[in-house]
Amino acid sequence: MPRVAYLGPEGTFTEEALRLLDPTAERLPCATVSAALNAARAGDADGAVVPLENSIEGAITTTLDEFAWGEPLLINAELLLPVQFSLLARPGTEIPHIKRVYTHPAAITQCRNYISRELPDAVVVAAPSTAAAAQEVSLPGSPYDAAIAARIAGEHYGLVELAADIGDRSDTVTRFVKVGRPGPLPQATGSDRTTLVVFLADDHPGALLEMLTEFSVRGVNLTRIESRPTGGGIGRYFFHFDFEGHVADARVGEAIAGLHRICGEVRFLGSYPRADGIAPQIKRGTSDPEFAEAAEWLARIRAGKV
Ligand SMILES: O=C(O)C(=O)C[C@]1(C(=O)O)C=C[C@@H](O)C=C1
Repeated sequence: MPRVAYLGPEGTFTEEALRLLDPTAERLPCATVSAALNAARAGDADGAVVPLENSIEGAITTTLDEFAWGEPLLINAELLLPVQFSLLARPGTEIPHIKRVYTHPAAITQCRNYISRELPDAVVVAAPSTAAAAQEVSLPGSPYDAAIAARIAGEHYGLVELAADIGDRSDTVTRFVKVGRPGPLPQATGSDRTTLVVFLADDHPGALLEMLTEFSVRGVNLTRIESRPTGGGIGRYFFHFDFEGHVADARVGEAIAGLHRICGEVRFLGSYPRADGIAPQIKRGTSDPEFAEAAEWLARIRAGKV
Protein backbone atom coordinates (compact mmCIF):
# COMPACT_ATOMS: atom_id res chain seq x y z
CA MET A 1 0.00 0.00 0.00
CA PRO A 2 1.58 3.35 -0.97
CA ARG A 3 2.14 5.85 1.82
CA VAL A 4 1.16 9.37 0.75
CA ALA A 5 1.88 12.59 2.67
CA TYR A 6 -0.61 15.47 2.61
CA LEU A 7 -1.42 18.84 4.18
CA GLY A 8 -3.18 17.79 7.37
CA PRO A 9 -4.38 17.29 10.00
CA GLU A 10 -7.38 15.04 9.29
CA GLY A 11 -10.30 16.94 7.76
CA THR A 12 -8.48 19.19 5.26
CA PHE A 13 -9.64 19.56 1.69
CA THR A 14 -6.27 18.08 0.76
CA GLU A 15 -7.18 14.89 2.64
CA GLU A 16 -10.41 14.69 0.64
CA ALA A 17 -8.39 15.14 -2.57
CA LEU A 18 -5.98 12.36 -1.53
CA ARG A 19 -8.88 9.99 -0.71
CA LEU A 20 -10.26 10.55 -4.22
CA LEU A 21 -6.89 10.34 -5.99
CA ASP A 22 -5.63 7.27 -4.15
CA PRO A 23 -8.39 5.59 -2.08
CA THR A 24 -6.16 2.76 -0.83
CA ALA A 25 -3.13 4.87 0.17
CA GLU A 26 -1.91 5.01 3.72
CA ARG A 27 -2.31 8.71 4.63
CA LEU A 28 0.48 10.63 6.35
CA PRO A 29 -0.78 14.03 7.60
CA CYS A 30 1.83 16.84 7.65
CA ALA A 31 1.60 20.32 9.18
CA THR A 32 2.54 22.23 6.01
CA VAL A 33 2.78 21.83 2.24
CA SER A 34 6.59 21.96 2.56
CA ALA A 35 6.61 19.18 5.17
CA ALA A 36 4.43 16.97 2.95
CA LEU A 37 6.72 17.50 -0.05
CA ASN A 38 9.83 16.93 2.06
CA ALA A 39 8.38 13.63 3.33
CA ALA A 40 8.11 12.51 -0.31
CA ARG A 41 11.62 13.78 -1.12
CA ALA A 42 13.18 12.03 1.88
CA GLY A 43 11.45 8.72 1.15
CA ASP A 44 9.34 8.87 4.35
CA ALA A 45 6.38 8.75 1.94
CA ASP A 46 6.00 7.39 -1.59
CA GLY A 47 4.36 10.61 -2.73
CA ALA A 48 2.49 13.71 -1.59
CA VAL A 49 -0.78 15.49 -2.40
CA VAL A 50 -0.77 19.30 -2.22
CA PRO A 51 -3.01 22.16 -3.44
CA LEU A 52 -1.67 24.01 -6.51
CA GLU A 53 -4.30 26.57 -7.53
CA ASN A 54 -7.78 27.76 -6.67
CA SER A 55 -10.41 29.24 -8.97
CA ILE A 56 -10.71 32.37 -6.78
CA GLU A 57 -7.41 32.71 -4.91
CA GLY A 58 -5.23 31.69 -7.87
CA ALA A 59 -1.89 29.98 -7.35
CA ILE A 60 -0.85 28.44 -4.02
CA THR A 61 2.52 30.15 -4.01
CA THR A 62 4.16 27.88 -1.41
CA THR A 63 3.53 24.93 -3.72
CA LEU A 64 4.88 26.78 -6.78
CA ASP A 65 8.05 27.83 -4.95
CA GLU A 66 8.66 24.37 -3.47
CA PHE A 67 8.40 22.88 -6.97
CA ALA A 68 10.89 25.42 -8.32
CA TRP A 69 13.56 25.30 -5.62
CA GLY A 70 13.35 22.08 -3.65
CA GLU A 71 14.74 18.66 -4.68
CA PRO A 72 12.93 17.75 -7.93
CA LEU A 73 9.57 16.00 -7.74
CA LEU A 74 7.29 14.97 -10.62
CA ILE A 75 3.53 15.50 -10.77
CA ASN A 76 1.79 12.24 -11.72
CA ALA A 77 -1.91 13.09 -11.21
CA GLU A 78 -4.26 16.02 -10.66
CA LEU A 79 -7.74 16.47 -9.20
CA LEU A 80 -10.29 19.31 -9.29
CA LEU A 81 -12.19 19.45 -5.99
CA PRO A 82 -15.23 21.68 -5.40
CA VAL A 83 -14.66 23.44 -2.05
CA GLN A 84 -17.44 24.57 0.29
CA PHE A 85 -16.83 26.23 3.63
CA SER A 86 -18.72 26.18 6.92
CA LEU A 87 -18.50 28.41 9.99
CA LEU A 88 -17.75 26.03 12.87
CA ALA A 89 -17.65 26.65 16.61
CA ARG A 90 -17.81 24.99 20.01
CA PRO A 91 -21.37 24.06 21.05
CA GLY A 92 -23.17 27.04 22.60
CA THR A 93 -21.37 29.73 20.54
CA GLU A 94 -23.58 32.32 18.83
CA ILE A 95 -22.55 34.23 15.72
CA PRO A 96 -22.93 37.73 17.25
CA HIS A 97 -20.41 36.75 19.97
CA ILE A 98 -17.69 35.62 17.55
CA LYS A 99 -14.70 37.95 17.88
CA ARG A 100 -11.80 35.80 16.64
CA VAL A 101 -11.95 33.49 13.62
CA TYR A 102 -9.23 31.05 12.63
CA THR A 103 -8.77 29.59 9.12
CA HIS A 104 -6.40 29.03 6.18
CA PRO A 105 -5.55 32.20 4.17
CA ALA A 106 -7.11 30.70 1.01
CA ALA A 107 -10.40 30.30 2.89
CA ILE A 108 -10.25 33.94 4.07
CA THR A 109 -10.12 35.07 0.43
CA GLN A 110 -12.87 32.70 -0.65
CA CYS A 111 -15.26 33.75 2.17
CA ARG A 112 -14.50 37.49 2.09
CA ASN A 113 -18.10 38.66 1.48
CA TYR A 114 -19.56 36.48 4.24
CA ILE A 115 -16.92 37.62 6.73
CA SER A 116 -17.46 41.32 6.02
CA ARG A 117 -21.27 40.95 6.04
CA GLU A 118 -21.81 38.63 9.04
CA LEU A 119 -18.63 39.03 11.09
CA PRO A 120 -17.66 42.67 10.46
CA ASP A 121 -15.99 43.16 13.84
CA ALA A 122 -14.20 39.80 14.01
CA VAL A 123 -10.43 39.47 13.69
CA VAL A 124 -9.57 36.71 11.21
CA VAL A 125 -6.27 34.91 11.84
CA ALA A 126 -4.35 32.73 9.34
CA ALA A 127 -4.03 29.02 10.22
CA PRO A 128 -1.75 26.37 8.64
CA SER A 129 -4.86 24.62 7.20
CA THR A 130 -8.64 24.73 7.62
CA ALA A 131 -8.62 21.49 9.64
CA ALA A 132 -5.80 22.75 11.88
CA ALA A 133 -8.07 25.73 12.59
CA ALA A 134 -11.01 23.47 13.44
CA GLN A 135 -8.80 21.32 15.67
CA GLU A 136 -7.52 24.40 17.53
CA VAL A 137 -11.04 25.85 18.01
CA SER A 138 -12.20 22.54 19.50
CA LEU A 139 -9.71 22.85 22.38
CA PRO A 140 -11.16 24.22 25.62
CA GLY A 141 -9.52 27.59 26.28
CA SER A 142 -8.74 28.22 22.60
CA PRO A 143 -8.26 31.95 21.90
CA TYR A 144 -10.47 31.54 18.79
CA ASP A 145 -14.28 31.52 18.79
CA ALA A 146 -14.81 29.91 15.37
CA ALA A 147 -13.09 28.22 12.45
CA ILE A 148 -13.86 28.27 8.74
CA ALA A 149 -13.34 24.77 7.35
CA ALA A 150 -15.02 21.87 5.59
CA ARG A 151 -18.15 20.54 7.30
CA ILE A 152 -16.38 17.21 7.75
CA ALA A 153 -13.66 18.89 9.82
CA GLY A 154 -16.36 20.17 12.18
CA GLU A 155 -17.75 16.65 12.57
CA HIS A 156 -14.26 15.29 13.14
CA TYR A 157 -13.36 17.78 15.89
CA GLY A 158 -16.78 17.98 17.59
CA LEU A 159 -17.74 21.49 16.44
CA VAL A 160 -21.21 22.69 15.47
CA GLU A 161 -21.97 24.19 12.07
CA LEU A 162 -23.25 27.76 12.59
CA ALA A 163 -23.46 28.52 8.86
CA ALA A 164 -23.01 26.39 5.72
CA ASP A 165 -21.76 27.25 2.20
CA ILE A 166 -20.31 30.60 3.24
CA GLY A 167 -17.96 30.85 0.26
CA ASP A 168 -18.51 33.88 -2.00
CA ARG A 169 -19.20 31.56 -4.93
CA SER A 170 -20.83 28.15 -4.95
CA ASP A 171 -18.70 26.91 -7.87
CA THR A 172 -15.24 27.33 -6.30
CA VAL A 173 -12.75 24.63 -7.23
CA THR A 174 -9.24 23.85 -5.95
CA ARG A 175 -6.79 21.95 -8.11
CA PHE A 176 -4.62 19.42 -6.26
CA VAL A 177 -1.66 17.48 -7.60
CA LYS A 178 -0.05 14.22 -6.54
CA VAL A 179 3.74 14.13 -6.80
CA GLY A 180 6.44 11.52 -6.46
CA ARG A 181 10.20 11.25 -6.75
CA PRO A 182 11.50 11.29 -10.36
CA GLY A 183 10.74 8.03 -12.21
CA PRO A 184 8.76 6.72 -15.18
CA LEU A 185 6.12 9.17 -16.43
CA PRO A 186 2.41 8.37 -16.74
CA GLN A 187 1.55 7.25 -20.30
CA ALA A 188 0.13 9.86 -22.68
CA THR A 189 -3.69 9.59 -22.74
CA GLY A 190 -4.61 12.19 -25.40
CA SER A 191 -5.88 14.49 -22.61
CA ASP A 192 -2.77 15.45 -20.67
CA ARG A 193 -1.19 18.44 -19.01
CA THR A 194 2.48 19.31 -18.63
CA THR A 195 4.01 21.59 -15.99
CA LEU A 196 7.35 23.46 -16.24
CA VAL A 197 9.39 26.03 -14.37
CA VAL A 198 11.58 28.30 -16.50
CA PHE A 199 14.40 30.60 -15.40
CA LEU A 200 15.62 33.25 -17.86
CA ALA A 201 19.24 33.21 -19.02
CA ASP A 202 19.26 37.02 -18.85
CA ASP A 203 16.78 39.87 -18.70
CA HIS A 204 16.25 41.49 -22.11
CA PRO A 205 13.41 43.07 -24.12
CA GLY A 206 11.13 40.36 -25.52
CA ALA A 207 12.34 37.55 -23.22
CA LEU A 208 8.78 36.59 -22.25
CA LEU A 209 7.58 36.87 -25.84
CA GLU A 210 10.42 34.54 -26.97
CA MET A 211 9.30 31.91 -24.45
CA LEU A 212 5.65 32.23 -25.47
CA THR A 213 6.66 31.94 -29.13
CA GLU A 214 8.12 28.46 -28.47
CA PHE A 215 4.62 27.35 -27.44
CA SER A 216 2.69 29.40 -29.99
CA VAL A 217 4.49 28.27 -33.16
CA ARG A 218 3.96 24.61 -32.18
CA GLY A 219 0.28 25.05 -31.35
CA VAL A 220 0.69 24.34 -27.62
CA ASN A 221 -2.14 25.88 -25.57
CA LEU A 222 -1.16 27.29 -22.16
CA THR A 223 -3.56 26.71 -19.24
CA ARG A 224 -1.69 28.68 -16.55
CA ILE A 225 1.26 31.08 -16.42
CA GLU A 226 2.65 32.70 -13.28
CA SER A 227 5.68 34.80 -12.58
CA ARG A 228 7.32 34.34 -9.18
CA PRO A 229 10.16 36.33 -7.67
CA THR A 230 13.55 34.59 -7.73
CA GLY A 231 14.40 36.29 -4.42
CA GLY A 232 17.41 37.91 -6.10
CA GLY A 233 16.05 41.48 -6.14
CA ILE A 234 13.12 43.57 -7.38
CA GLY A 235 12.31 42.77 -11.00
CA ARG A 236 13.90 39.30 -10.94
CA TYR A 237 11.28 36.68 -11.80
CA PHE A 238 11.00 33.09 -12.96
CA PHE A 239 7.98 31.55 -14.70
CA HIS A 240 5.63 28.66 -14.07
CA PHE A 241 3.74 27.15 -17.02
CA ASP A 242 0.94 24.59 -17.35
CA PHE A 243 -0.04 23.61 -20.86
CA GLU A 244 -2.01 21.05 -22.84
CA GLY A 245 -0.29 17.89 -24.01
CA HIS A 246 2.28 15.30 -22.90
CA VAL A 247 6.06 15.51 -23.27
CA ALA A 248 5.76 12.43 -25.52
CA ASP A 249 3.80 14.59 -28.03
CA ALA A 250 6.09 15.96 -30.73
CA ARG A 251 4.81 19.55 -30.46
CA VAL A 252 5.27 19.57 -26.66
CA GLY A 253 8.73 17.97 -26.82
CA GLU A 254 9.85 20.46 -29.49
CA ALA A 255 8.51 23.44 -27.48
CA ILE A 256 10.32 22.31 -24.32
CA ALA A 257 13.53 21.66 -26.24
CA GLY A 258 13.20 25.17 -27.73
CA LEU A 259 12.89 26.66 -24.23
CA HIS A 260 15.91 24.62 -23.13
CA ARG A 261 17.94 26.19 -25.96
CA ILE A 262 16.99 29.82 -25.22
CA CYS A 263 16.45 29.93 -21.44
CA GLY A 264 18.76 29.66 -18.44
CA GLU A 265 17.13 26.61 -16.86
CA VAL A 266 14.02 24.58 -17.59
CA ARG A 267 12.74 22.33 -14.80
CA PHE A 268 10.30 19.67 -16.01
CA LEU A 269 7.60 19.01 -13.39
CA GLY A 270 5.71 16.24 -15.16
CA SER A 271 3.17 15.21 -17.80
CA TYR A 272 0.00 13.64 -16.41
CA PRO A 273 -3.68 13.04 -17.32
CA ARG A 274 -5.94 16.10 -17.12
CA ALA A 275 -8.64 15.86 -14.46
CA ASP A 276 -11.27 17.44 -16.73
CA GLY A 277 -10.57 15.04 -19.61
CA ILE A 278 -10.43 17.89 -22.16
CA ALA A 279 -8.48 16.95 -25.31
CA PRO A 280 -6.26 19.61 -26.92
CA GLN A 281 -7.24 21.26 -30.18
CA ILE A 282 -4.43 20.35 -32.57
CA LYS A 283 -3.65 23.13 -35.03
CA ARG A 284 -2.87 22.19 -38.62
CA GLY A 285 0.79 21.20 -38.97
CA THR A 286 1.37 20.35 -35.28
CA SER A 287 0.23 16.71 -34.99
CA ASP A 288 2.77 13.90 -34.37
CA PRO A 289 2.45 12.52 -37.95
CA GLU A 290 3.03 16.02 -39.40
CA PHE A 291 6.17 16.49 -37.28
CA ALA A 292 7.41 13.02 -38.36
CA GLU A 293 6.69 13.72 -42.02
CA ALA A 294 8.53 17.07 -41.83
CA ALA A 295 11.57 15.38 -40.21
CA GLU A 296 11.63 12.76 -43.01
CA TRP A 297 11.35 15.51 -45.63
CA LEU A 298 14.28 17.37 -44.07
CA ALA A 299 16.38 14.19 -43.97
CA ARG A 300 15.64 13.63 -47.67
CA ILE A 301 16.69 17.13 -48.78
CA ARG A 302 19.80 16.95 -46.59
CA ALA A 303 20.66 13.77 -48.48
CA GLY A 304 20.26 15.66 -51.76
CA LYS A 305 17.04 13.82 -52.69
CA VAL A 306 15.05 16.83 -53.86
O1 LIG B 1 -6.69 23.99 4.47
C1 LIG B 1 -7.11 23.07 3.77
O2 LIG B 1 -8.10 22.37 4.08
C2 LIG B 1 -6.42 22.77 2.52
O3 LIG B 1 -6.52 21.65 2.04
C3 LIG B 1 -5.67 23.88 1.83
C4 LIG B 1 -6.53 24.73 0.90
C5 LIG B 1 -5.60 25.63 -0.01
O4 LIG B 1 -4.41 25.69 0.18
O5 LIG B 1 -6.18 26.28 -0.91
C6 LIG B 1 -7.30 23.86 0.00
C7 LIG B 1 -8.53 24.16 -0.44
C8 LIG B 1 -9.21 25.42 -0.08
O6 LIG B 1 -9.04 26.27 -1.20
C9 LIG B 1 -8.60 26.05 1.13
C10 LIG B 1 -7.41 25.64 1.65
